[in-house]
Amino acid sequence: MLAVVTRFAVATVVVVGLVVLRKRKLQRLQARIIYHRDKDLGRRFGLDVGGTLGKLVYLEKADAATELGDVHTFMLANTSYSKSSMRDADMALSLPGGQVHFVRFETSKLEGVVEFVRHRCFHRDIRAIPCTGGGAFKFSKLFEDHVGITLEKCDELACLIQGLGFVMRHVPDECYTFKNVALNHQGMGEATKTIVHTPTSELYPFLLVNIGSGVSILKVTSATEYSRVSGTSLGGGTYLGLCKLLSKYKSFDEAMVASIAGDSNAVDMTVGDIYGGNYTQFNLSADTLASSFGKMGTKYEPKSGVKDEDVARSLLIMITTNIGQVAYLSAQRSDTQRIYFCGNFLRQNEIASRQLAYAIDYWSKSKMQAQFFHHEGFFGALGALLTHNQDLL
Ligand SMILES: Nc1ncnc2c1ncn2[C@@H]1O[C@H](COP(=O)(O)OP(=O)(O)O)[C@@H](O)[C@H]1O
Ligand SMILES: CC(C)(COP(=O)(O)O)[C@@H](O)C(=O)NCCC(=O)O
Repeated sequence: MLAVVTRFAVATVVVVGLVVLRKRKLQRLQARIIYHRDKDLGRRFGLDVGGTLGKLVYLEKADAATELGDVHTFMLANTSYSKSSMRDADMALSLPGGQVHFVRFETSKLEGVVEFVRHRCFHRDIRAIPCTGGGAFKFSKLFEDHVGITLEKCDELACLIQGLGFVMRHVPDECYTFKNVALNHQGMGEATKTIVHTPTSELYPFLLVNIGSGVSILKVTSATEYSRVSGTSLGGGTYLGLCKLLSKYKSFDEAMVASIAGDSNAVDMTVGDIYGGNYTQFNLSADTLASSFGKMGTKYEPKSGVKDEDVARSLLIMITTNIGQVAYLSAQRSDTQRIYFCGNFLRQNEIASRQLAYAIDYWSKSKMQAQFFHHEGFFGALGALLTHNQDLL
């Protein structure tokens, strides 16, 4: 009898124990789901991983600033861990729903960034991140395997348009142009940088030229309608690649500084070099660029008397002049008067934007205008962020 009672008691304890344990496990599971739902920080990010640069934007909500404390730490640590110039603190946007921050890193360092996220365990709060650009495809396995984060693929041109529209609506002084484009072919002159406000009723259609590693050219007909009308493989990647190949400069920022001091006439052939003066019959003045790098072809020892900064300047003018001409021809073909230029090639690159403004004015005989943006390189990442933050729209 005692044995039966004992067995019954033990069985009861075991069953009750199992029920309690199961309940606790369920509670833990529920808590975990709620924790993740509340702390799914991935929805606060937008990522754009291109051929050369990764762009990350993140939203710091006004009502939940503390929750993002870790992520702020990550951003600060991560940006100093790559390069100080990668942080665009001054570009942060203050919106009614919170602050949007911008960070840039080299795509070649992406594995390091993933390792950093894993090391610091930030991935525990992030299940998925909306991501655009080729890297959304190329690196999705890397993110899954190393940190269990899913990259939600978003189309890069759709994100570009979405981000561009957002900035045009919410940032009053975002667009600028150069008035009185009295430049010469070297991008020198007195043209004044001027903020432009275009009413939405006059905005469409326009041409959007995105100068990233390569160049995509879109005709935009409304806030959501666009088509890709052209492209060229001679873009920002070409400039950076040739600079690294032909000069001592190892980074875009170094090349930018050097190109300010450089003299492209040491390298390029002008109409004057060929004609000894103007080519009056076709209204080509002596200082018109006739052949980029042309002088180098005529020298036995091309590098003698040429400085690295001249090479950097000449490359900049060569790439920009070509993009300007392709953009002009595309605008003509697409029947658009205004051409917007974006992409990180134009980041802190006033020589290039002035040169583009000049090229569009020159080719169109002042009928078309080039415009630029202060957040030129972040539209794709912003568009990705907006996929989960429609309330910001
Ligand atoms: N810090 C930088 N490092 C490398 N390239 C830069 C940097 N800043 C600007 N660039 C320029 O921006 C280009 C990449 O532009 P981006 O719009 O980010 O294109 P992608 O999405 O193809 O990477 C580079 O090819 C280079 O010309
Ligand atoms: C393939 C790309 C859309 C990728 O975008 P990116 O990373 O260069 O910003 C772009 O490089 C491009 O449009 N290249 C030119 C391709 C063409 O000849 O049309």
